[in-house]
Amino acid sequence: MAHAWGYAANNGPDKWAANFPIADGPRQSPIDINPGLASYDGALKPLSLKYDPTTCLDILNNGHSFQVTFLDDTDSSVLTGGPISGVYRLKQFHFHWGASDDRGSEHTVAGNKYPAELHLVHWNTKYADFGEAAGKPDGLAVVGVFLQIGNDNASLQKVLDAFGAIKNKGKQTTFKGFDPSSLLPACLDYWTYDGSLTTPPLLESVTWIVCKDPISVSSTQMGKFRSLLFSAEGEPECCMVDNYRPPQPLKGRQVRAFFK
Ligand SMILES: NS(=O)(=O)c1ccc(C(=O)NCc2cccc(O)c2)cc1
Ligand SMILES: [Zn+2]
Repeated sequence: MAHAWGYAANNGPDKWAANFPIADGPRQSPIDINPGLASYDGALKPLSLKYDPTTCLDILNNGHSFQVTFLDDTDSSVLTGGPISGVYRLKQFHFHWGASDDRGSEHTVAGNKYPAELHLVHWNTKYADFGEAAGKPDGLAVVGVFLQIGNDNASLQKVLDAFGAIKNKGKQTTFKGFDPSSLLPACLDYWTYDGSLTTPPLLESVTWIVCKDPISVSSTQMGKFRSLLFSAEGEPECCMVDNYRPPQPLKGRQVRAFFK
C-alpha cells in the first residue's frame, strides 16, 4: 500500500475502500443509532461483564489509538449474556476521540456526537484465538461506551497517568491491576446490531453492544487524550485527534434495544 491507513485527508476513512473494499460492505460500523427506530427485544439478556484486573498487561500507542491489552489465555475476563451466546474473552480496550469536545465518538445517537467513545473488544472462545475469530461473522463482540463532558473520571485518570510513557506511535509500557469494569456506566442498558471493525481491515465480524448511558470525562482529561501523537519518535509531531470513522449506511440492518 502506498501509505498506511490513518485519519488524515490523504489516508483517512474516505480513502480506505481503495485497499479495503469491504469498507462499502453490507454490515459496516459505526452507525447512527436512531432510538425511535430501534426495536425493543424482550428476548435480549442483561449484559454480564466479569473482568479480572490481574489479566491487565500493558498499554500501547499503536499509531491509531492507545490500547490496554489483557491476557486472554483463560476465561478470566469475559463477556456473556447480552445478545451473544457462549463466552467471549476480553482482548483489549481503546478509545476514539475528537480534536474538540463537539466530536470524537464513532457511533452517534440521533445524529448527536459525543467527545469520545470507549471500545471493549472481546472474541468468541468457540474459535482458537482473536485472529481466527476476527474473520468469523460471530467472532467478535465490542462493547461501546460514550464519554460525555462532566466530572473528572478517577478511573479513567489511572489510564491517562500512563500516557507519559506512550506519547509516540510504537511506545508500550507495563500497565497492571486495572479493572475495566470501573469504566462502565452504572446502567448497562444497550442497543445491539451486527457490524464490523471500525478501522481497517474493517472485518464484518462484530456484534456491537452500545451502552445507552455515557460515563463522564472532564474537559481537562479530554486534553490529555489529545496530548498523544500519531507520529513515531523522530517524525514530525502529529497530534492523535479525530481518530474516528463517521457513521456508515445501515443497509437494512435492524438495531435492537434491551430496554423499553
Ligand atoms: N474500533 S473497533 O473496536 O471496531 C476495532 C477493534 C479491534 C481492531 C483490531 O484488533 N485490529 C487489528 C486486527 C484485526 C483483525 C485481525 C487481527 O489479527 C488484528 C480494530 C478495530
Ligand atoms: Zn474502536
